[in-house]
Amino acid sequence: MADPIIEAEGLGIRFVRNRRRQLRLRELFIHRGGRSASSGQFWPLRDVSFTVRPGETVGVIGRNGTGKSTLLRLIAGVLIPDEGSIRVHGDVAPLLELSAGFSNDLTGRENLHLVGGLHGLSPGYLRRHFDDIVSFAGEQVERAIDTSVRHYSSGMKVRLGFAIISHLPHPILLMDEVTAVGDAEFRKKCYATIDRLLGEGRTLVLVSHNQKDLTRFCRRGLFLDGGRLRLDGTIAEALDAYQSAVPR
Ligand SMILES: Nc1ncnc2c1ncn2[C@@H]1O[C@H](COP(=O)(O)OP(=O)(O)OP(=O)(O)O)[C@@H](O)[C@H]1O
Repeated sequence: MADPIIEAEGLGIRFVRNRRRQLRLRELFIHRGGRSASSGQFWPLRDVSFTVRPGETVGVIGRNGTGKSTLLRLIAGVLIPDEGSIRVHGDVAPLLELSAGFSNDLTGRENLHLVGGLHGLSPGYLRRHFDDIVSFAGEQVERAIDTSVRHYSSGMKVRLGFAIISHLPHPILLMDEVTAVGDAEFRKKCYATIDRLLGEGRTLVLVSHNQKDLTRFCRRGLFLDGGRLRLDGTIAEALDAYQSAVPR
């Protein structure tokens, strides 16, 4: 069996909730019932261990706020764990926040080179694939490729972002609700692209609330609840566990 491409061991991260109000003066002096300097800290994800082998397709399932996106961001290396470890043996194509990294003052063309470069693509690779990427992003983006992205609709930015990231040759794909954004035509392109990338043997970790997407693309499922990994099994088992846990 091939060595794991992703290894999480006792993985945990701690966040601090945003304070919505200024502390009142007397609260600064009075410590009440354990609400001390650590007040507001919580673990959105804790004690999570699993491995993924090359070519596996893994769906991450759970209610809102149970740490699914946090897990993807830890795999992507955008977040650093406070406990345990996450080891990733290969480059990651993060289809997460698709317009992340775009600079509003630059044109679509300039952003393509900027974001592609940030993901490690060489200027030569980007020049060779430029037409493909832009035509994939669709007619509207093609027409506006020399316009500042400030004037793009959010859908146009997402299309360009998806076009760039899905052209990365990286072996690991991370996707967070990608098929939930964009119109029907964009979704069709997304599905065809994901099928093609999986056909090439890429490894997928997909976060989605869409059962059809999860069963279509994933064979394995991780069910998270309250930041803990409750089940690591087939996608059908993970969906069953999720459905049994959801109050009716
Ligand atoms: N940067 C942050 N600082 C503080 N809390 C955060 C931060 N990012 C996320 N959270 C909180 O961490 C918890 C887990 O968030 P996360 O986005 O991982 O959940 P999720 O399972 O992906 O949810 P959803 O299904 O709604 O997308 C939530 O309570 C969220 O409010």
